[in-house]
Amino acid sequence: MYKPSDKTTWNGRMDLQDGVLGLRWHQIIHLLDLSRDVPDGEGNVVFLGFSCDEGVRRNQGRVGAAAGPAAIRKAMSVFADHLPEDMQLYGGGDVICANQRLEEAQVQLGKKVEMLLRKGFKPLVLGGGHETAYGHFLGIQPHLREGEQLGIINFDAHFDLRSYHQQPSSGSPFLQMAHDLEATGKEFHYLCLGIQEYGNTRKLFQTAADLGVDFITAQTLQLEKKTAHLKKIKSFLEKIDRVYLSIDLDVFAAAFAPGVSAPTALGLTPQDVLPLLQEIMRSGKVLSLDIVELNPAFDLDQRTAKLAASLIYHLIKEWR
Ligand SMILES: N=CN[C@@H](CCC(=O)O)C(=O)O
Ligand SMILES: [Mn+2]
Ligand SMILES: [Mn+2]
Repeated sequence: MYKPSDKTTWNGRMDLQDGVLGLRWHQIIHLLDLSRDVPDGEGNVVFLGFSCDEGVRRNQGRVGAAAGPAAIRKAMSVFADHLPEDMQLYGGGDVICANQRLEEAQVQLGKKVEMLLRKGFKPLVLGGGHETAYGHFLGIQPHLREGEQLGIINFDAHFDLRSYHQQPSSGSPFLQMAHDLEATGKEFHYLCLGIQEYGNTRKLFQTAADLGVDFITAQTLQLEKKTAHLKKIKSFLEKIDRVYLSIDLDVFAAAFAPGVSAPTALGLTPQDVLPLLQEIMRSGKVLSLDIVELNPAFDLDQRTAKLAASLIYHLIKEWR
């Protein structure tokens, strides 16, 4: 169910003749085995894979996202190192969903995230289908202090608020969170950015309305001024204390993100999304972050994997 990080998952081109000036991420990353005691995180980012697409299978989607973490790591491995000296990167290995045991894998992911937060790391979870989000949340929830309000921000073409009455899936994580928060007397603050009307039934819009979900459609994000969206994001950030940020790669147009379980023809461009993400990262409230739904089986020239990796590259620089 868990595989520690090892050198074979972080490798690539080397420019040895250039010494330290030629270093790339695979040469500077610290590899961790999260089944053993880990050092103090000191506010550094740790990558943790969730190799799972059982939620996608249950949600009638195209499976393949279990190979997502390895593909994002491969794309990140060759990044030139421009990190500030006081910033370290850690590879935390993968939690693996075996034999369709999604619920157990989500609990394992939650335990690892909870431990990393307790140790002072900034967890960056590499999905996996969007069922990654519920496991991730299981590790965030115990970390919230008394009275702290959690804001959940999801960049996604979909609400992922489906009923999980029969079984949880990649389509249900945010409804699961809403119910868990309610059970502990906490409010559900959920902002969804990039929603496609045609990708969400009336039932899903009704669930979103019943739960008081805030959202901006992809079309509104594209047509209206960025300042208005930033204002909405800022006012959401003002009413909460901590943020759990989730990025579903299907929020992007299929031209940029073909390698996802459910591609979006009229999705957003990376240029639409990056400034909004950067604003959120700069808030100082982001506790934990994931990037999900990469399906390398449908990717073209690693386009989607490279997009995921490039977003990570820019976001960790802004993560306060
Ligand atoms: N994470 C899943 N999201 C979508 C999938 C939609 C589709 O398969 O078309 C959902 O359940 O709504
Ligand atoms: Mn999703
Ligand atoms: Mn989606």
